[in-house]
Amino acid sequence: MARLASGVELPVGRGPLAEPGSFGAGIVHLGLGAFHRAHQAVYTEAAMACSGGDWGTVGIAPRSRDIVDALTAQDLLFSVVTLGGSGARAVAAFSEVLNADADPARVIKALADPAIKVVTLTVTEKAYRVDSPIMRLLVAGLRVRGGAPITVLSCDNLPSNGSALAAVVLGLAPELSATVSFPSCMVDRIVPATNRSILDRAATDLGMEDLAAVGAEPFSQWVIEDDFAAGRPDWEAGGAQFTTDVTAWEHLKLRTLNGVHSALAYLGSLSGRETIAEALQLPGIAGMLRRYVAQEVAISMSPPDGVDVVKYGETVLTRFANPELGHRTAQVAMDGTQKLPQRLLSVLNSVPAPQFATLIAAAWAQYAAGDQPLDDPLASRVRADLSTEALFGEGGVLPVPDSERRAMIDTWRRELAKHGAVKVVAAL
Ligand SMILES: NC(=O)c1ccc[n+]([C@@H]2O[C@H](COP(=O)([O-])OP(=O)(O)OC[C@H]3O[C@@H](n4cnc5c(N)ncnc54)[C@H](O)[C@@H]3O)[C@@H](O)[C@H]2O)c1
Ligand SMILES: O=P(O)(O)OC[C@@H](O)[C@@H](O)[C@H](O)[C@H](O)CO
Repeated sequence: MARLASGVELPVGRGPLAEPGSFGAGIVHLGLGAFHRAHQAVYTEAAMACSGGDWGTVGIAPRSRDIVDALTAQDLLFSVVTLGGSGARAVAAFSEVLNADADPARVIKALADPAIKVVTLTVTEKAYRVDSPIMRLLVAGLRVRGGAPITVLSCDNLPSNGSALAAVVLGLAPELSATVSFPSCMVDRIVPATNRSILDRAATDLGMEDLAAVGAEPFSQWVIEDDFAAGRPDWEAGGAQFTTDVTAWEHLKLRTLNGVHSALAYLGSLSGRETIAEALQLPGIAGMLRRYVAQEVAISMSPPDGVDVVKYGETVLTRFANPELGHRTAQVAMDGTQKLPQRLLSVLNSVPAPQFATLIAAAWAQYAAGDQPLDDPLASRVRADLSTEALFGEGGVLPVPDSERRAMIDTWRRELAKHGAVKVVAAL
């Protein structure tokens, strides 16, 4: 791939593709999924191209061997296909890739290497627990460093993701607080799971097959708290923004973009829509989501300086309408119990009489009660008792303490069950 990739058209201002092995490792990334390859890897490549530095990434796949085998077979190179934009772009950011299940000792060795200055993570919301094997492996590696400073940067869709990660890591190893920093960051780029069509487009653009290709929207954003214990890549070169406090950006993105995404996923699934873009075509839904953002999301937070939440919501709807994304409602719908607290309950439990947030919660509950498999770590608990009281009451998986709001959810559930989501949304 290194040879053939030189023929691939590169974005304006981008230099030639780096030769594999031309940079040393400075980052370990845990979670070698689609998002890392289309987001952080692209920023890191830009940083090295612009400012140099040994910031190659040791990519760790916690479970799957497939991505490790695919990258190894093609000189650790892969491509990002811009969906709804220019074609495939080859990326050189990895210096090594490993499978954690197969080789935990090598992962610990990589984490302990003093040349490694930053660990990044995209391991999904559900992995942020002290009993999670990947967290235990991270802590085992950090312990062997013998006090060499390092930054551990969560890039998962969690509020205060740095603090959430610190709580897990320091819960297992409090002594690491002296040497490890945990900045929070807001990450944004829509990266659907790779499918045959993305692989075909990559193959056409590259002139060869790329089994590690990912597809992503043209938009990309990364806002990071500048608290790095041992230096960092020049990620500004790729367009990253640095700040002292990312909270307002996280709230904006998680409640607006991700909240609306989940609304489309559940109402779309209940209406038989396969993709987010198709769900957005449902009569009345775009108007309903605009009112949700203006009347409920916007009043639940203080946005970053200079950002208008309603205008931000408009850009989100435009991005979701991109027909080339093919982002499946089922993918966005998974792990609802892990995602909805930060995306939805933060709004539902804080604003007065939340008409739309309660409808979205009801759509999740009806989806959970559906016939399809429920891809959620708490699926058996959810399905053991699907009543509104069990799901949203005290001790429920998605607590809504106010009984009036639970009653609103229950009313919406009955409406959805009686009329179906298409009619309920159209009548709003
Ligand atoms: N895809 C996007 O559009 C997007 C955008 C912004 C943020 N994110 C964040 O990135 C995360 C990953 O998204 P993705 O698109 O790469 O998904 P993916 O399915 O392609 O990859 C998920 C990665 O997480 C690992 N993983 C899953 N469950 C785990 C567990 N319990 N313990 C350890 N590792 C686990 C998998 O092995 C894989 O490496 C999301 O959950 C989200 O927090 C994704
Ligand atoms: O990646 P998840 O599973 O946390 O959530 C699914 C989508 O809402 C999410 O990936 C968005 O596409 C992304 O957050 C956009 O930046």
